[in-house]
Amino acid sequence: MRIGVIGAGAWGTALAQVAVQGGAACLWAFEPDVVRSIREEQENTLYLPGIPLSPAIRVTSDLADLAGSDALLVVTPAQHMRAILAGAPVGTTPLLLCAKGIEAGSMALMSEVAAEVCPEAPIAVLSGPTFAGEVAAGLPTAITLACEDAALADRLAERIALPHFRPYTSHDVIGAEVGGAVKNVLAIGCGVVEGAGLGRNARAALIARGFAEMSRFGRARGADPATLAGLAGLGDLVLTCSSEQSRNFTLGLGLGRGQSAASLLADRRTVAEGAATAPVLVEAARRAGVDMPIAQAVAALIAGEMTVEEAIGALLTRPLKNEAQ
Ligand SMILES: NC(=O)c1ccc[n+]([C@@H]2O[C@H](COP(=O)([O-])OP(=O)(O)OC[C@H]3O[C@@H](n4cnc5c(N)ncnc54)[C@H](O)[C@@H]3O)[C@@H](O)[C@H]2O)c1
Ligand SMILES: O=P(O)(O)OC[C@H](O)CO
Repeated sequence: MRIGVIGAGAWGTALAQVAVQGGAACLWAFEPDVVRSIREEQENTLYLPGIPLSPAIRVTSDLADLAGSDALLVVTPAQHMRAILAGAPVGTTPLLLCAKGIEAGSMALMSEVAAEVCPEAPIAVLSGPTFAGEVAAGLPTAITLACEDAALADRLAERIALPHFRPYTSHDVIGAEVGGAVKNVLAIGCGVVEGAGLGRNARAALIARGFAEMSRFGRARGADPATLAGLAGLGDLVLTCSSEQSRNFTLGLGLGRGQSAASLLADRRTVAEGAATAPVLVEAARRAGVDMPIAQAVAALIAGEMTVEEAIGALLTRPLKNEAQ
């Protein structure tokens, strides 16, 4: 199976490194500098510095070079996915969506965007606790591969599996997507807790109550609760809420230390998906009648509508209630 990878940020590059170990892999990069550095130095110096890449990875700046792929891994940031897919040679080629976010404006999950732009393509989702640098360095990793077509899920999982990279198949595309999109927003909140010095109890409370928000939103979108309790939900939430390797967590860390979102996001090359997803998630939750106070606080901090003290105060003064609600 020839694999095309769309997007050569840290995660697309790591996935090309995985895919090339099981067959041909061609990686499309948005920036010519990335194409040059991978071709000439076998390293993505912009997005995944310090990791030697396999010379067998073909790299291109022309999406047309991905024609004839047997599957396409789509790894552009969520807010660029629609535009990039529209220019890609997709047709009936299966798409394995790897971005974690909700599209601004449409409030669509990535599978909904892909279904609109590429109506003939079968769709699968790859999501879970996976820092790109660790995957590319060959450290053990497990991930959810979700697809309604179980036979396609099995084929894709077999194609990308390695002894240190274990995909677990699932039927639940929506659950895998909700987990990945919501955990990024919550990771910003955990970074705030850390940056503001609120302690480990507060961080554990945010993870647990954040998971309750993720579960409520997932239920409203039709997710299987088992998916959210697995790698793509709780697994990724725990990873991203506990490490400065996370761009979302470090964004929150800066907010918690009193820096403004505008200054933290200005001129940033790497993506912190939770910043774009937070306001969309809050609006989607409001329309669905789902209570998401932590996500609301994160969105307000990013918009500069609340200080850290106000956000914390708002969360701590909510009426007492039953934990199951
Ligand atoms: N990095 C990780 O560890 C990791 C792991 C799992 C999932 N993801 C998800 O993968 C997706 C990609 O993240 P990443 O970490 O590879 O990105 P990155 O932060 O390493 O790189 C930024 C990416 O944005 C692209 N980009 C910038 N401007 C663009 C434009 N105008 N049009 C199209 N592309 C543009 C760049 O080419 C690059 O691919 C995100 O949704 C992220 O949540 C990342
Ligand atoms: O660096 P982050 O916060 O985008 O997290 C990366 C991955 O999503 C972790 O699974």
